[in-house]
Amino acid sequence: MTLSTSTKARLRSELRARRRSLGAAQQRAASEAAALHIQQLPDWAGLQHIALYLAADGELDPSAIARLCRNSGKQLYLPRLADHKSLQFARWDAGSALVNNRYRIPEPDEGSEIRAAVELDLVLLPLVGWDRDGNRLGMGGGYYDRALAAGRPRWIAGLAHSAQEVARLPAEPWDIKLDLVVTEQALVRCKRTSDSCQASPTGEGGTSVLDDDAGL
Ligand SMILES: Nc1nc2c(c(=O)[nH]1)N(C=O)[C@@H](CNc1ccc(C(=O)N[C@@H](CCC(=O)O)C(=O)O)cc1)CN2
Ligand SMILES: Nc1ncnc2c1ncn2[C@@H]1O[C@H](COP(=O)(O)OP(=O)(O)OP(=O)(O)O)[C@@H](O)[C@H]1O
Repeated sequence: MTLSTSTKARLRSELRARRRSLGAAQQRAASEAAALHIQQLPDWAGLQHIALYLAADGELDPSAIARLCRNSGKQLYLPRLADHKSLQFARWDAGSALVNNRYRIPEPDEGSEIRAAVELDLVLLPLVGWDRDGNRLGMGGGYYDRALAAGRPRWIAGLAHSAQEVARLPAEPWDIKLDLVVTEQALVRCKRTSDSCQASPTGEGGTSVLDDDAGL
């Protein structure tokens, strides 16, 4: 299935408006709740190198996850815009110097240590929209798709409000599928239809990661 460019743009704009409409208290609560849910990953304690992002535009704020990670000695990385509309994952220590990129999102400055996606244990992506088959809608630049095309980290997880879920997103050939989505409500294990997992006939998708022992 494919969506026309204008249909995709409309969907993106509607979902962005939806996440921007959430209030500050709701955003804070969502951030804390997501930090609880992410610890349900069965190998959470062993995940050491984790990329996340600095929230903008109503995105689910990973700052409670960042705090949790720092408190348990995990190493954090932020996306940094790279050539050819790709991203690098740059080390983010407490107190690292950050500079605004062209979208006015702060990122680690030049000279910060870079780690390839395959060397990361978990990449948390900001989502505009998501479905339970692991399809995602991003900001439309293809940045994460390019950055993750060279090799997958152990886990690719979307972070998004439950209000950003859509029944079914089209899978484009270049799209990188999500293993998981973490929302304020749950940790959802995605059914990766193109990777041999079957979509459920009812169209209902993911299960709680704790209910699913396959591949974990
Ligand atoms: N928090 C966060 N950091 C991120 C991303 C993201 O989606 N969220 N990215 C994920 O790729 C990368 C940056 N990509 C982005 C792509 C488009 C826009 C954006 O706001 N576009 C505006 C136009 C802004 C302009 O041109 O000045 C828009 O579409 O309205 C922002 C970031 C890296 N860092
Ligand atoms: N691996 C890739 N190599 C070259 N071009 C790519 C690649 N991945 C995506 N693109 C291009 O990027 C453009 C944007 O893709 P798409 O609309 O799927 O963005 P998105 O997934 O919403 O954004 P993002 O990945 O930044 O969150 C498309 O025109 C697509 O052709």
